[in-house]
Formats: sequence, structure tokens, C-alpha cells
Amino acid sequence: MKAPVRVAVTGAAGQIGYSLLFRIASGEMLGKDQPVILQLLEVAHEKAQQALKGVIMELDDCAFPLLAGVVATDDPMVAFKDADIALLVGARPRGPGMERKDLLQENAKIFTVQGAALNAVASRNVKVLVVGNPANTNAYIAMKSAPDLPSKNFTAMLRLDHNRALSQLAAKSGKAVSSIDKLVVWGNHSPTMYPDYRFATVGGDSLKALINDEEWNRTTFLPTVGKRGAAIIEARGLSSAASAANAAVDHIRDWVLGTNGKWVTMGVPSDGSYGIPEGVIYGVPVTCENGEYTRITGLEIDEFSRERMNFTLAELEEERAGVAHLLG
Ligand SMILES: NC(=O)c1ccc[n+]([C@@H]2O[C@H](COP(=O)([O-])OP(=O)(O)OC[C@H]3O[C@@H](n4cnc5c(N)ncnc54)[C@H](O)[C@@H]3O)[C@@H](O)[C@H]2O)c1
Ligand SMILES: O=C(O)C[C@H](O)C(=O)O
Repeated sequence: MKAPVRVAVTGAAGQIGYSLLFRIASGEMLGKDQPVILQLLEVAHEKAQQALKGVIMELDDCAFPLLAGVVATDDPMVAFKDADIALLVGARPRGPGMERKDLLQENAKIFTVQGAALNAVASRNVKVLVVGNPANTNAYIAMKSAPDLPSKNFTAMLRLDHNRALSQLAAKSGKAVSSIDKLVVWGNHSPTMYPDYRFATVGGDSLKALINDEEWNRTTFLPTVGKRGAAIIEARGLSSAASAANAAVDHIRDWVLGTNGKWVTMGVPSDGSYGIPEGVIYGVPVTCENGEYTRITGLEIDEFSRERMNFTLAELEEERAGVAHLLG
């Protein structure tokens, strides 16, 4: 029997939490032979703590063989103690008519506190995934608030965008989702992101050549993927939850267990490649092996792509400037 892995989840009584925790506890994220201890953080409000109790009762009622323990707390120092993995989901979600920018100030404060707590008590190898929006900038804030942890440990979730793009491309081409590789979603998890299938392959052949429809790319594909979050909010009256939890499971599973050479998109601190200033948390293509991600380097950036990549970068830089006062 393997030693349990400590997985901290914030916002555990929220919508995404409700889809996420059961999949982690059933072994879908870290493997069917990997016991886990869930360390769940919620705000100190009575209603949230009560809801969290209910979720834990349901976890108990599943009798998951891999669930080796559950900690419930309103203190980040308890939730992140020795955490091997931290899923930072807790934040206020966007409602109808709101842009992610509206959430910036409100949610930024949460991530200075949580970054500092991770810095103080988490495992030095903790893998952090920020889901709460604006995810890239929140990840940047947490990273900057945790100077003793390697910055490469901080990532933001672009996987939902990646999966959304995959699904649109599969539908357009008539090919199976699983047959498509080498897709990239550059930049910010926001409508400015740039889903780029110029390098994508299907069974080794060029997907771009197969689709051969640049008009569709520019007028249908890019806006559909970019505005999918808003479309879900419009349809459900609530932001995406099950698909977001699914993407979080995919992101961590691939980071920990590897991608077997397949490209996935992760928001990671830039190393300066592709003209993205160092430190900016930006969606890039990576492969994962032995618990580490490696960027795909040397991709050719054409003029249209450069424009789109700069556009999403400009938004990230604006967000970063908007929270600079919180970072001292
Ligand atoms: N990156 C992505 O692809 C993606 C996709 C979907 C949603 N999101 C974002 O994920 C976040 C959560 O969405 P949701 O639908 O679960 O929201 P929700 O409101 O249902 O749940 C959020 C939970 O977080 C808790 N919370 C708030 N502040 C906290 C704090 N400081 N510490 C611990 N818990 C805290 C709240 O009490 C609430 O229970 C939102 O910011 C949403 O915009 C991101
Ligand atoms: O768009 C949102 O606010 C929610 C989430 O980020 C999404 O992409 O579904």
C-alpha cells in the first residue's frame, strides 16, 4: 500500500468542489492504487462550514477505499499543512454580465493569504493548481506570496479551454477527441486566450490541413472557445462546474502521472520563451513526465498568432499591474 498523498482543496463546499472531491477520493486523479487525505478549506461563515460538513458526510457515505482521511477547516495553515497537491478553487465566481476583471480585486486578496500559508506549511514539492478566477493572475499572486517555494510549482488552469477546443475540433473534423494531439491554448484563461491548432495532428496528419477552413477558425472556432465560459453561465445561470472539476482532475493527473508524450496546455510561469516576459503565468503547450512539466519549444509563431498572443499577454500585464499594490 502506498503512503497517502495530501490533497488540499479550497472552496470545498462550492459547486466545483462538489464535482471534484468525489473524483479525487475515487482515485481518478492520482490513480486507483493511491490513497489520499483530503484537506478541505472553506470560509468561516456558518453556512459554508455547514455545507462542508454535508459534503464530508457524503464522502463518508461513499466508503471510498482510497480515502485515508478528511480534514475540514477555515484556516489555510491547517488546510495546506504538508500538502503535496493544492487545488485553489475557492473564490467568488463570475455571474451573468460580469467580466473576469470584475473579480480581480475581490479575489486577489485571497491568494496573497493562501500563497503565504503554502509558503509556510506546504510540502516543498507541492503542486499548486489555481482554478479560482482570474486564474492566471491569482496563480501569479500566490507564487509571488510564496518566495520559498519553487515558482514552477504554481500553475493556472487552462485545461478547460484546451478540452473545449479539442471537443470543437473533433466535432468539426469528424475525428475522435482522443486522436487529436499537439493542440495549444496560449495565454490567459479568459476570452482573450488563443486556441491554436496550427500544429495539431490527427493520426499523425495535419488537422489544420484536414479542416482547411480559416474562415471557420477565425469567425467560429476562436470565439466559441473564448466565450464558452460566458455561454455556460448564460445557459445554466451558474458558471461551469463539472467540466471545470474534470479539467482540474486532468491537469493534476497528467502533471503527476505523465502525458506519454502528448501535449497538454498548462498555465505556467514563463521562462521568457515565445516573447512572453519571465514570470507571467501564461498558457503554453507542455508534456509531463516523472512529475515535471516541460515546455514545447521552438514552435513557429506567425503574424496572426503573434498578434493574438500579444493581445492575451497585454490583458495579463494589465491584471498584474492592477494587483501590484498587494504584492508589496
Ligand atoms: N479556471 C477555470 O477554467 C474555471 C472554470 C470554472 C470556474 N472557475 C472559477 O472557480 C471558482 C469557483 O467556482 P465555483 O463555481 O465552485 O464557485 P462557488 O461559489 O460555488 O464556490 C466557491 C466556494 O469557495 C469558497 N471560498 C470563497 N473564498 C474562500 C477562501 N478565501 N477560502 C476558502 N474558500 C473560499 C466559497 O465559500 C464557496 O463555497 C470561481 O472563481 C470560478 O470563476 C474557473
Ligand atoms: O467563465 C467563467 O467565469 C467561468 C469559468 O472560468 C469558465 O471558463 O467556465
